[in-house]
Amino acid sequence: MTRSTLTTPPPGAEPPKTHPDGPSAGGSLGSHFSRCFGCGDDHPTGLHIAAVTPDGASVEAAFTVGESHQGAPGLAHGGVLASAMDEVIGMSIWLLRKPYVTARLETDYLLPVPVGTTLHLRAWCTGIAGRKAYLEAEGRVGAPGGPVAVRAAALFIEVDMTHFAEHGDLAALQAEHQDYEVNP
Ligand SMILES: CCCCCCCCCCCCCC(=O)SCCNC(=O)CCNC(=O)[C@H](O)C(C)(C)COP(=O)(O)OP(=O)(O)OC[C@H]1O[C@@H](n2cnc3c(N)ncnc32)[C@H](O)[C@@H]1OP(=O)(O)O
Repeated sequence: MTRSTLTTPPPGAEPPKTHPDGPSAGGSLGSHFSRCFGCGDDHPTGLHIAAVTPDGASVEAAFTVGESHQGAPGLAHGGVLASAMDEVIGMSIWLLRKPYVTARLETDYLLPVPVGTTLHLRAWCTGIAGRKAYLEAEGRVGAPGGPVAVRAAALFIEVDMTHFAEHGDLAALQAEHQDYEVNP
């Protein structure tokens, strides 16, 4: 991975501490919002990514590139592939059960990805330093051990729930996250 210093854990970064309420090894993560472009069941042209965690710390998912995900004819759009990386990375940090947002996402495109390809995605955290989480992801063609087509490194920043309430759709947030107390 060609990653910058901004997405490389600094000396002293700690390994992530998974939350007891997160899924245990082998469990599925579910969608965080039904209309999310990355994971929402109700998004008509979204990626519909459904992830599992093999070990309680990283996530795995499969995403099949569809007609609505094209850039060049017959090939996946690079922004869509970056979205898939962002989504699985977002899912992997959600294992900590703390809200984080993407601050920086670096993506390497190694192979063209034709429509109809199933990408096997994996994401994991490489370190936590204060509010900063350092994460990586990869997408492999055809099988979990297939050739790597796309790689990403990211910096996510921890926010509190008021971030979503103040900047987003509070009613939609409350409808799907009744377990969170939001005081905008
Ligand atoms: C829905 C409810 C719950 C579910 C949640 C599940 C989510 C799943 C979602 C799945 C979808 C996937 C997820 C999505 O798609 S999330 C959607 C895309 N992301 C966003 O919309 C985020 C927009 N940005 C912001 O809101 C603010 O800029 C944030 C909150 C990130 C920071 O503003 P804030 O005012 O809070 O903090 P700060 O500015 O003091 O910065 C703090 C530190 O961070 C460093 N820094 C900041 N930016 C960068 C940068 N770009 N590169 C390098 N470093 C950066 C900064 O230098 C400082 O470092 P230091 O000086 O302390 O050393």
